[in-house]
Amino acid sequence: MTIKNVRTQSPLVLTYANFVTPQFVANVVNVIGGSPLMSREVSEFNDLCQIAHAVVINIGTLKANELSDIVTLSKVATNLDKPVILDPVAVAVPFRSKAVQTLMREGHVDIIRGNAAEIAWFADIDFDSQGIDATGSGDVIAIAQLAAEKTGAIIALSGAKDVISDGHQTAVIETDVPLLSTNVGTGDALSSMIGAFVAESLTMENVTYTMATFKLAGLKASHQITTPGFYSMQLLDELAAITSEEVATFMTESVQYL
Ligand SMILES: Nc1ncnc2c1ncn2[C@@H]1O[C@H](COP(=O)(O)OP(=O)(O)OP(=O)(O)O)[C@@H](O)[C@H]1O
Ligand SMILES: Cc1ncsc1CCO
Ligand SMILES: [Mg+2]
Repeated sequence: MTIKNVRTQSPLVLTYANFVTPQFVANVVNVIGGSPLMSREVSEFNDLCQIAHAVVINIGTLKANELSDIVTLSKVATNLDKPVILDPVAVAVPFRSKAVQTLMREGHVDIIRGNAAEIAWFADIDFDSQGIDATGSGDVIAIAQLAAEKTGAIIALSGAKDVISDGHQTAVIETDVPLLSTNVGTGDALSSMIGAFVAESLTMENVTYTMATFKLAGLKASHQITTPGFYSMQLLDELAAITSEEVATFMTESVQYL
């Protein structure tokens, strides 16, 4: 849905967050017009999924004894017809690889948002990474398309080039804003922001719209601030101020459909 609709409907995004970035993630969902809520308590997942409009699972700081909780969360959400977004932080590291394999096998995921190295893992393509960061290079369009085919999920690959694919349709946003990668948690925030925009309907268009909105806010912030600290604040302010009209114009100019 458009940013105007997010602001009027204020969808509740339930995030199973990591313990590094939840404050920034909650603020991004909040300033864009959604309603953030974080929980890691399995006994309340049923109640929370009833009131949530989308569920985001971030494995950034997952522990082994929490794996069954995220599987449960994905199943409860799916049974209630709520979209599930996975942020597969550093998924190439073995404990995380196994956790995500279990989640995909025993639970359900509709959208996967990750950087190029994380998405390459789903495509079974080698791509250099260092922990949470993608450090290599490769054909990100082919990686996103293959990951979508292999997982059946909508893929949102982020980076200098954002690629969104459901395996049939692919959209590319090529707008370089290096400052966007200077703050830890922009990716986590983007994943939860996707939740707000797919609350009404789970479509590739809505995922593309979110990626474009975040990128445009990041671009506008980079015109105001050039250092990482204040940049993250400016990004929140740009997200709070951005209009449907600006996003529509940016999408016409900057989103390529393959
Ligand atoms: N070089 C870049 N140029 C333009 N935009 C970028 C660049 N790198 C990242 N981005 C943007 O930053 C946002 C976060 O994507 P990124 O790929 O950095 O996520 P991430 O690696 O999961 O981040 P984190 O784990 O720190 O939260 C996206 O909107 C993406 O488009
Ligand atoms: C730095 C870091 N470590 C685990 S999660 C996280 C935040 C980026 O996702
Ligand atoms: Mg990340």
